[in-house]
Amino acid sequence: MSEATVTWALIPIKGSGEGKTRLADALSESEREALVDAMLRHVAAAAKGAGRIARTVLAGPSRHGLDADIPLIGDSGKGLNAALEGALAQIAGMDGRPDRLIVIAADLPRVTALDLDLLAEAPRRSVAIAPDRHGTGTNALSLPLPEAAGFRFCYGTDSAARHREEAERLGLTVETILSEGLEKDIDEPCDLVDAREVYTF
Ligand SMILES: Nc1nc2c(ncn2[C@@H]2O[C@H](COP(=O)(O)OP(=O)(O)OP(=O)(O)O)[C@@H](O)[C@H]2O)c(=O)[nH]1
Ligand SMILES: O=C(O)[C@H](O)COP(=O)(O)O
Repeated sequence: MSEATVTWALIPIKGSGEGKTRLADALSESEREALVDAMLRHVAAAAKGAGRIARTVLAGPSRHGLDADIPLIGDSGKGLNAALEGALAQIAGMDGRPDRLIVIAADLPRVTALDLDLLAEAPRRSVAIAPDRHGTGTNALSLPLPEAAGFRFCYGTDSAARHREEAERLGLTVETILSEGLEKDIDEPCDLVDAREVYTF
């Protein structure tokens, strides 16, 4: 029988009032902030509800009113990839570090605990990638530790393909996880229809 894997979730989030700028033409500033906070609460609740996730950690400049039982790792202010690299280094270096870390975008209003458990169940030497609805962006990444401690995050254009290459560079196999909850991030005004799960317009 294999040993049980300890999995943590890591949710990156921009500072209050800084997120979802591409929705500025569709929502007022206060509506945008309310949506960002509602989506973050939803994703954090899904992570807490996932049977295979032992702990949830936030990476960013502020906790957006989330419970104090979710630790906050600060952000260097140098963008998403730098923020995640810093958080990964900190987590991978901890005593009692997890065996797997799932990085989840905070803008997934339809994600479920079961979706996150699927990411947690990736085989030992495997990186699991959940692409966005276009198949090009990355909405979640499941990294084995310590094997992926040196993972270089490649958020930006074509990040799903670039994250696959990064996993291969580290000699790890790649699994693609497809589910409605993981695919539907909220980037553009046309995506807002999928946000009704957590926010009423
Ligand atoms: N800590 C941290 N999180 C970030 C940073 N940039 C993006 N994120 C988070 O990463 C996730 C994916 O980012 P995007 O989907 O591009 O969201 P966004 O940056 O709020 O959206 P736009 O402003 O419209 O580009 C969201 O949870 C963001 O809050 C950053 O510099 N630091
Ligand atoms: O690489 C990505 O997936 C983006 O940087 C973050 O995703 P977005 O398409 O949700 O902004």
